[in-house]
Amino acid sequence: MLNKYARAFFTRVLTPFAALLLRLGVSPDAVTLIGTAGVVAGALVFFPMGEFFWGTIVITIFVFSDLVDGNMARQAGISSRWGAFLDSTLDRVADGAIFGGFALWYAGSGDDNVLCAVAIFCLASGQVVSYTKARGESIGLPVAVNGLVERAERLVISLVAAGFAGLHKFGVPGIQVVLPIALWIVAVGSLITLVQRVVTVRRESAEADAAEAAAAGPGSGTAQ
Ligand SMILES: CCCCCCCC/C=C\CCCCCCCC(=O)OC[C@H](COP(=O)(O)O[C@@H]1[C@H](O)[C@H](OP(=O)(O)O)[C@@H](O)[C@H](O)[C@H]1O)OC(=O)CCCCCCC/C=C\CCCCCCCC
Ligand SMILES: Nc1ccn([C@@H]2O[C@H](COP(=O)(O)O)[C@@H](O)[C@H]2O)c(=O)n1
Ligand SMILES: [Mg+2]
Ligand SMILES: [Mg+2]
Repeated sequence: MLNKYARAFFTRVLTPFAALLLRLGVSPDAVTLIGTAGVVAGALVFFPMGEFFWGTIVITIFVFSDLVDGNMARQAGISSRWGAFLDSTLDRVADGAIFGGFALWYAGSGDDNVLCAVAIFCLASGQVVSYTKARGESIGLPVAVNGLVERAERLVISLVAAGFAGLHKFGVPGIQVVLPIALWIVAVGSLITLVQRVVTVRRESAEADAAEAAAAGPGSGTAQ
């Protein structure tokens, strides 16, 4: 949903910044790499210490690089398969650090095994949700579904909640409860999204196999 509706807005806002970086000689790959390094550092330095406000600020500054790198590549006319691969692969690294950071907090001073497990579930299910699309597309299917909770939703829900939860350290009482709520929402939403994508891939692969069998003629069996 955010990918569909918010992307156009952020593209407009970030285009002048992306153009400036290009004029300064910065490459899209450098933005992808530095952005990921910033997200990973923000998540793994601050979140395990329970510094959710500052962690979220650092991550938010760097996570928008994911919208800038592609924008730069398109403006410069240098979008590439390598860039697409690097972008998607490092997205997985950034997501792993964010939800890993939450898990480390709950495994340590946050002292809550259930929430640690929920954070690990968010991490794993998010990776699998992305994998379903990548693998489905790699076997020639359109995977014409995004599902309820895509990456942008996973990040916005959990980071907005982490930012607010961090206000606890500034004296706002009870606010830290928003983070567990957000993690549960992301976990359940990711599970629903996973089911939506698997069902779509199953239907699309059955249709593609049937079409291939029909084209090959009677008695030819199903293609693998
Ligand atoms: C006083 C309280 C303080 C609180 C501080 C809060 C500060 C702000 C908190 C949060 C901000 C979060 C911003 C998160 C922005 C995320 C942007 C982003 O990276 O989006 C990436 C996304 C996908 O890009 P790609 O096409 O490169 O990635 C593909 C995708 O990952 C696929 O994954 P899948 O969906 O399948 O799982 C992969 O399959 C594919 O491989 C991969 O290529 O980009 C978008 O979706 C574009 C839309 C971005 C929309 C961003 C919306 C930001 C909205 C609000 C931010 C501000 C909130 C402020 C709240 C303040 C509260 C006081
Ligand atoms: N280093 C990069 C990063 C991205 N690209 C291209 O942009 C597409 C992703 O666009 P986003 O707006 O989601 O960042 C990606 O598929 C590549 O085509 C690139 O070339 N180099
Ligand atoms: Mg990107
Ligand atoms: Mg990306």
